Formats: sequence, C-alpha cells, structure tokens
Amino acid sequence: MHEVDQMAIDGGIPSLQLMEQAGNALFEAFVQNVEKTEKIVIVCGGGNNGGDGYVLSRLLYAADYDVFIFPLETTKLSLETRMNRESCVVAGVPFIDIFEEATVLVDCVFGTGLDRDIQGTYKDVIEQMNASEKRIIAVDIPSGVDSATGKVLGVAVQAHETYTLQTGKIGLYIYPGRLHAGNVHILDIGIPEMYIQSIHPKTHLIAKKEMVDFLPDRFMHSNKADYGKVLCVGGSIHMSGAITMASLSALRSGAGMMTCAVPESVREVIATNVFESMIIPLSDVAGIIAPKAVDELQAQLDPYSVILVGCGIGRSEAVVDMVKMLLDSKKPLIIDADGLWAFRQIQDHYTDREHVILTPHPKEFADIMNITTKEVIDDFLYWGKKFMEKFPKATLVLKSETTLIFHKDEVWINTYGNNGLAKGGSGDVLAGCITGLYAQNEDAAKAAVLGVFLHAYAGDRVKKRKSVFSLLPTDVLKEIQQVLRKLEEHR
Ligand SMILES: NC(=O)C1=CN([C@@H]2O[C@H](COP(=O)(O)OP(=O)(O)OC[C@H]3O[C@@H](n4cnc5c(N)ncnc54)[C@H](OP(=O)(O)O)[C@@H]3O)[C@@H](O)[C@H]2O)[C@@H](O)CC1
Ligand SMILES: [K+]
Repeated sequence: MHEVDQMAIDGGIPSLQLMEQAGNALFEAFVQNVEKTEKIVIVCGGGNNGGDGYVLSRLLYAADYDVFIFPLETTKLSLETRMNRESCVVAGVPFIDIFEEATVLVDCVFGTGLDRDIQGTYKDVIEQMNASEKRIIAVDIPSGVDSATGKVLGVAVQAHETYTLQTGKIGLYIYPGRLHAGNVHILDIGIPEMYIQSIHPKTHLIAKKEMVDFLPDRFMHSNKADYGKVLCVGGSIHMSGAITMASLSALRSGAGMMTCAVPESVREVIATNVFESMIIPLSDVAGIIAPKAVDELQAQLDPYSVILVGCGIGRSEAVVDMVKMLLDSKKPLIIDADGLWAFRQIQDHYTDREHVILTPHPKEFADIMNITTKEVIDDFLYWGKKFMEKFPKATLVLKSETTLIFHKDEVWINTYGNNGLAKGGSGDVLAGCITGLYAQNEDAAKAAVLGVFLHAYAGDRVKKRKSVFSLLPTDVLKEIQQVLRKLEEHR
C-alpha cells in the first residue's frame, strides 16, 4: 500500500490531503459505529498512522465526541503528523497520558511503516492496551502486525475491529496477524482506482465473486474423456475412507472418469462406495501396497491425464518408490498426506518438476522444509516463498485456517472456512476437489485456488445448518455440488 500512497502523491494528491481524506473516512466510520456516550482515547505514534489519528481526533472533537489524544511519540514526528498535531492543539483537543477512564481505545501507533520489533515504552503501552479489556479499534492495521506478512513484530495490539484504509493489507488476513485484527472494515479514502490497479499486486485475496472465472469450461458436444481421466493412488487397510472421499470429491468437482488404484484388500471398499470408479487392484503386504505394486501400476499408467497420490496410502519403502515413479512419469500430479511424507525423502531430485501440486498442512510442510511447525506458523508467507525458490515450477497449497496458494511469484489467500473443517478426512476431500478441477483444466493454479475455495465455502454453507462440532468432511463433500451450482448460475 505504501507504493499506492506514493503513486497517488506523485500523481498530484498531496500527502497531507491523503491524510485528511483518511481521517474523514475514519470519522464517517466512527459516526456509524461508536456512540457519543463513549470516552475515546486515540493513541498516536509519530508516523503517518499517528497522523491519521490526529485528524480523526480533531474531527470527532469538532462533532462533540468525548475524545482525547494520547501522544505516544512526542519528538520524532513526520511532517504531516506534526502539522496535524499542531491543528489539534489549536482546535483545543485535550491531550492525556493515561487511558484508565477510556471506554474505546483507538490504535494509531504504527501502520504500514513498522519495520522492526517493537520495544521499550511502545511495547509497554501496547501490552497495557491489550490488558485493559477495553474496546480497541485499530487504524489501518493493529500496531505490531507486519502489514506485508502478518508476522507479529515483538508485540501487537489485539483489536476488536480494524478500519483499514483503501485496500485490505495482507497482514490482516494471514496468521498470526489475522488473530489481532478482529473484524476488518475497508474504508475508501479516495485514492483513484487507477493507482491501485496499476501496481498489479502479486498477492490476491480469494473472493467469491471472482471464482466464476476459475470454473473450467463445459462443452455442449463433449464426452467423459473431455473432463479428464483421473487416477487416485492410495488407500490401505487402516485408511480406506481417505481415498474413497478423495475420489468422490474429484467426481463431484467435475472429473470425467475415475479409476482408483488401491491395495487388493481395499478393493471392496471402493467397489461398494464409489460406483463411478474403475479399480486397479495392487499387490499388497499387510494391507499396504507391496513393492511389486509400483511396476504393476507403471505398466497401466498410460491412459490417465491427472493423478492424485497419497490419501490413506500409509508409509513404507514401496510408497516412496510409488511416489518416485509417479513423479518420473511427468504426468500432472497432486501429492497429499503420506505421499508428502514420501516426497520429503526424494525431494532434491524433483526441484524442476512441473505440473505438480502439493497440499501439505503445517506439520507436513515443516517436515519437507526441515524446520519446526512453529517456524511455519510464525511466518507462512516467508516459508511458502522459500519453498517456491526451491521448486519454482510447482504449485503449493499450504493449508491452515488461512490457506495460502503459491504459484510462480503469485500468492492467493483464502479466508473462507471454519474450525468445523478441522477434522480427519477434510484434507482428502480438498485434495480430491483440486484433482477433479485439475483434470478439467490444465491450469494448476486455477485448480488449486478454486479447489480451496470450493472446499472452504462448502464448509461455511454446512456450518449455517449444523454445529461446527458435528460438521463432517462427507457433509462438505455433498455440499460441493451446491457451491458449484451457485457459481454456474453466475457464469
Ligand atoms: N502516505 C500517506 O499519505 C498516507 C498514509 N496513510 C497512513 O500512514 C501509515 C503509514 O505511515 P508511515 O509510513 O509513516 O508509517 P507508520 O507505521 O505510521 O510509522 C512508522 C514510523 O515509525 C518508525 N518505526 C518503525 N518501526 C518502529 C518500531 N518497531 N519502533 C519504533 N519506531 C518504529 C519509523 O521511523 P524510523 O524510526 O525508522 O525512522 C516509521 O517512520 C499507513 O499505515 C496509514 O495509516 C494513509 O492515511 C494513507 C495516506
Ligand atoms: K495502527
């Protein structure tokens, strides 16, 4: 957003005017959402985020709000902020240095200019704000959250609401920043759209209304082969449900033809639950694929256009060899679950592999990257980009409460979904969904983005009717058809 501000300034909108526009937009939002009976304390830093706070306080004071300024920085002020501070002094807005009496705290300490860990008095005051149990409204981004990554730099304000200016900052949507932002409202501060569009951001927030454009085409004159010949490789005696759900999910997402390659001992499960699927029975040992299953499958691989490997497959040397053989085949491949465990061990041979989508959760991803899960959770964006440096032709679906999709130098952020999706089997439905879409459209990024959306949004729809406690991956599987139907209607 810094870039957009600068373009607007270079294009002739003075910085002081932008600050005034930001303050006005904030004032309008306050009039809508904050009662005049509240006692408002605006905590201002020395950068332009503080400047927004000074403009807001002046406008609220003129409108007879009970408002006070808590100046956290008094010496190192930007020019615009200094000028607006002077205006507040002239207008008679009261200054204080405590906030015990306040009922609403407004956080204007740091905005997009924060670039290092918060320490000293800043840290103390932010901790006091968080401990105060008062309603906290953050301006632009909760102070302490890195607006570009969502990382917390030392400490961060725990806001109930965030009024962000002109565009949603990435850090408001990615964990842990998302946990600090509360409800996010985007305020138009009048920066012309042409400035925003011209920077062509590489990071996209997934939006329902745009998902229609990600739908694969369906043709009047077509047959099942036009929508992909999918092969799902997986299943084991203890995990036969995973591949069942994944294959059904791929079919529900539009795949034309389905074949499941499963250990002989799982054949019956597929035969009785996935009527639309053909079956390749593989030799097995104790319910897991046997070493000779790799050659058996390789000999029959030719017809398939997209392959999913991993759901319920288990862990063994044969599984590693199976994943290796599928990677070597160069066919479009989705790797999930224990397929990722196998990938971890052979990854260095496949840094150049294209047409491959990996769908790890944080622990699986941490194992691939040889780091801890905590390191992943602290900075999803950083580690996702690190992965892409090593595997520049792959597509990464890094699953979490905010799933991120990495493809080339672009990132998509998904904020749909709910904690009812945190249940065994959810990942299988998602992997199947992505596979079904990839089978119809050779664009891995489009398949991954729409697949993540379909799965999460289907989960949100189910949540409207069912408790999050009871939500099952199979409920989501059934709901996919309703979400697709809605998208079709808007095509
Ligand atoms: N430009 C415009 O016209 C518009 C701007 N707008 C508003 O401005 C905000 C961005 O303003 P900004 O760039 O001044 O950054 P902001 O976060 O307020 O101040 C950071 C300053 O603090 C410092 N600093 C950094 N880290 C620190 C730390 N850990 N501990 C201590 N100090 C630290 C650092 O200075 P340094 O000490 O590095 O010299 C830096 O100068 C944006 O979020 C939006 O609210 C909008 O209204 C639209 C129009
Ligand atoms: K702030």
